Amino acid sequence: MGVSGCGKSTLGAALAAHWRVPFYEGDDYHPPTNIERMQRGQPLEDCHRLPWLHNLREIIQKHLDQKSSAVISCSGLKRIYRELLGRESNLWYLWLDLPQPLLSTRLQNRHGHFMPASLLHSQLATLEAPTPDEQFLQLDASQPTPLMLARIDQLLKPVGSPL
Ligand SMILES: Nc1ncnc2c1ncn2[C@@H]1O[C@H](COP(=O)(O)OP(=O)(O)OP(=O)(O)O)[C@@H](O)[C@H]1O
Ligand SMILES: O=C(O)[C@H](O)[C@@H](O)[C@H](O)[C@H](O)CO
Repeated sequence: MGVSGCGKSTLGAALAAHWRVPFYEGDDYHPPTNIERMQRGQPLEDCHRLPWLHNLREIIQKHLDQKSSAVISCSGLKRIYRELLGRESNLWYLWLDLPQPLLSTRLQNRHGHFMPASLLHSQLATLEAPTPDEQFLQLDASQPTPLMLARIDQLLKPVGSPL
């Protein structure tokens, strides 16, 4: 979880490969109208995010039912969104925390992505940081991916893994 540009897709794909579990890129589960809206530079509102979060909850439910692990990238900006996604004891939120100047630089340097850098302000305004009653790990997203993987490995391992 985290705002646009914090590195969810990059870390998510790397973690899933490291753990040899499926990776679900959250952006692939948006209704097309959501992508078009963001492309136009309009932030999503709750009503736009709800069907998207519902799609992602279905994936989470499938893995909970199967007792199998997966990595999913999703901004999860508000507490209510994370409640919709789930609060199960074996569901962890990895919050990629990065200061605004670094986020801006990353978004400006990223090419070929539908999300315009102009939406960063609304992303940061919408973000509700996880609180201690939520099950999350805060990561310093300025770190190189391997360092974050090592930090995650200290705390978590995929279901059924000998790691
Ligand atoms: N740990 C890192 N160190 C340096 N650059 C990174 C790191 N992680 C990601 N990046 C770069 O930052 C940019 C944003 O990363 P990424 O697309 O993974 O973010 P995101 O959170 O998935 O964004 P969005 O929510 O908009 O899809 C990319 O250009 C990526 O290469
Ligand atoms: O507003 C949001 O909740 C997020 O921006 C997501 O909808 C996007 O999918 C992502 O951050 C862009 O890749």
